[in-house]
Amino acid sequence: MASIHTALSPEVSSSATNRRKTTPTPPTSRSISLPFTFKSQFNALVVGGSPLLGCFNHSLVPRAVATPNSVLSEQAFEGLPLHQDDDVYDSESEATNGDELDVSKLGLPQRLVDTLVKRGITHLFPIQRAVLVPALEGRDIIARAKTGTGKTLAFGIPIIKRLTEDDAGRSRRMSGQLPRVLVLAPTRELAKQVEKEIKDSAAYLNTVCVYGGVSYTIQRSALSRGVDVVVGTPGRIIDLIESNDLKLGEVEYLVLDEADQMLAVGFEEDVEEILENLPSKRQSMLFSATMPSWVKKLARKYLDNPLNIDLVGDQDEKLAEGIKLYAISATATSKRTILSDLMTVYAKGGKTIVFTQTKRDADDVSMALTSSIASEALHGDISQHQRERTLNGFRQGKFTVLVATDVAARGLDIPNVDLVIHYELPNDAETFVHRSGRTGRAGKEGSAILMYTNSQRRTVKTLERDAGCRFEFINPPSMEEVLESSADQIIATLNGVHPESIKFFTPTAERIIEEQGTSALAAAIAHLSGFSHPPSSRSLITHEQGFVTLQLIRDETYSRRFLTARSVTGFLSDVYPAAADEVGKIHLIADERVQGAVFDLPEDIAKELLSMKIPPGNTITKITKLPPLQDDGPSGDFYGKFSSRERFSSRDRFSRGGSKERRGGLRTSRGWGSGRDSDNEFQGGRNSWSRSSRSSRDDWLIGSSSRSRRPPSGTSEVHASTAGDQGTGQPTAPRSRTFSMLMLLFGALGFFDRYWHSLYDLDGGDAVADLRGNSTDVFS
Ligand SMILES: Nc1ncnc2c1ncn2[C@@H]1O[C@H](COP(=O)(O)OP(=O)(O)OP(=O)(O)O)[C@@H](O)[C@H]1O
Repeated sequence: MASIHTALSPEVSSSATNRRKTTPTPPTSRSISLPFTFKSQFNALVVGGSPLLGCFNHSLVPRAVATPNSVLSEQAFEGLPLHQDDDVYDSESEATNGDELDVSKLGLPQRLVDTLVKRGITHLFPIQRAVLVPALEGRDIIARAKTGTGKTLAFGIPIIKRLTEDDAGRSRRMSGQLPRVLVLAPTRELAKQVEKEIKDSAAYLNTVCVYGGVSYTIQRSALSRGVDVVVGTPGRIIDLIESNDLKLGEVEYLVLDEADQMLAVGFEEDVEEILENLPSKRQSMLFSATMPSWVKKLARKYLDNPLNIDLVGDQDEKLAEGIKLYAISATATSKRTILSDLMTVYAKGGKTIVFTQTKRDADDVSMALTSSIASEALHGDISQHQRERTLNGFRQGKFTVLVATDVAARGLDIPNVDLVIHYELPNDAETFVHRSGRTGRAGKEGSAILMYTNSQRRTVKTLERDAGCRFEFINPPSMEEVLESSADQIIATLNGVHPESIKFFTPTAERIIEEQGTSALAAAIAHLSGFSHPPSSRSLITHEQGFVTLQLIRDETYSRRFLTARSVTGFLSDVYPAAADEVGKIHLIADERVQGAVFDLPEDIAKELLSMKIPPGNTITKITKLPPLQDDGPSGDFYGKFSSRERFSSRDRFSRGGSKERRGGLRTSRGWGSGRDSDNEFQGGRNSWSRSSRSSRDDWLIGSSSRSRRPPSGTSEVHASTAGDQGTGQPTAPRSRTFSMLMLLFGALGFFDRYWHSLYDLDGGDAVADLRGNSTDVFS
């Protein structure tokens, strides 16, 4: 078997490219399906940079499988060992394999190797290894791998190798040199990240990142100084092409990163426009988590006999294996208090990303947390500069909780995120996988917790099926667990105190221990944990301190009337009027065989009530675990309603005019603070909930461009279809009339299309730029 070194030698590689450019393309496309788990891949490849493990050849080198739809391409693995027998462990081949993945043994340019090793990248990850040879052969590639598995360097390493070798012997670039590499990314953050990955690996190449939301001036002058690699979002790239600042006539390598996300955020036209501008003789690599028809079309039209490299394949499990999944049932009102306890117990002071559906929720949750935990919000209404500051601060650990809309779900590579919390259910399994994939990256471990209300139970099951995962269902952390975790965190902090400081305080410590013994230290830990006062009891419903949750069960033989919240209050006022006055949340038990309810009372009132004589046939008890409750919040969720297909088709109904709106449009208030707000939502019914939530969903389009050249699109057709088929329930008549009238009014003003886009998370900044009369810099 040829060594990879030979396979990757410059001569071989460049001749492959030349061949590709001059010879006719082979008649069939080929694909490789690599069915193996990522846990084993990472175990085998790199565990914190440790030497390769014994299971190496079980996992590292998957058996390539020919399926009816894919033809095994051994050519792509030229120079790489293909083991036919998974079960045979062979230490000799382990050594060989280890060498062949060792970045210093791949024939890569020394300076690239040096920077990779300095960054702790000593061995290739599977997707990198799978892409490397065909990429160096000049093949067009379509690739897919799980989150956090190193896709950026999968295209980065071969491209850097090429540019470096071609540059060797040449003097440094001249001013005005045109880019040879173009990387398209769907979001600004992702573009910046790709830029960073390339710069960190090859600082000697001139890499420029262009994206909207910031001034053109710096980007223009960077391009004019000469550039090797341009990374950018499609909107700004088109702007720069149109202003003649960016010329793509010398692009040899095109990378489409997160291609399916381009579609999801409405960049399809822009991407195609850019591809039309590229030289036809080029190498293209397309990375996509899914293959919606537009991406397939793109591949057919713009890629040349692409090789498919799919490291996910038909595996049910779409998540990287280091991610532990939990699900927790919470009422709409208890989510907030449970949230901080979950972070205390499951993140243990490490980094957490909390995902909300709406920008408003992201702000509210972040604000509410700030009193106890340093946290920041990240969503599309936040200026680009602030978003960058926020992400940098989070990366550097200046604060530990990032509350984000799905703007942060894709692609963001933040090291060492310990916990992801789905504060609201994701729209679809894909979003769930990407949100969760912000933890457990590069073979590390992490946890993801899904919060759901009782009415969303079925959706959780659907999600399990769609994402091919299993949740461990957990209860809200008990006070003991919270105290214990808080104490652990304090101890970890104490362990970091500088010895010099300790010396200074030692005499005092000795004196106090002498006087008070260990309780002195316990008091210090309690105080630092924020528990200077003993924790009071907590409601199981709202998790609010000072409340306890009681359960009332009525024996059917005494009364056949259905229990209602009103009858619970009536019962309480008969037994103990103070309890009726003070009762908090009341929820009916979901079990139809039981006539029962749970309700909150202040601790002292509950104590009184429990000591009273209760009318026969009724039982009141203090409970420690909630039974399943009747719907406590909005009955619906977004799951499935914004599946890719639906989103695409809804977008397809619109012309691609300048109807992008970045803002929430009409928004009914959706606070989560008080129970009252939540009740109102509930009483407002499914329709009002859906509408209010959608309207403030994050229609961010982080990489959008507000190109004013786009005329506003016509909307009349849209009015008819949207009004007709988008309500998830029937609004009450007056509400519906008011809503229709409002819509007519907005439609007449030309706003409706934008509103519609904002409702459905469609992209764009144009409309808002237009609305506000802002310059393109603000939203582009
Ligand atoms: N061979 C390697 N060894 C060690 N670390 C690596 C290696 N390759 C990449 N990494 C690191 O792994 C992390 C994840 O990489 P990257 O962001 O490219 O993943 P991804 O597959 O694009 O993820 P996503 O699908 O979420 O966008 C990065 O911090 C990157 O620097």
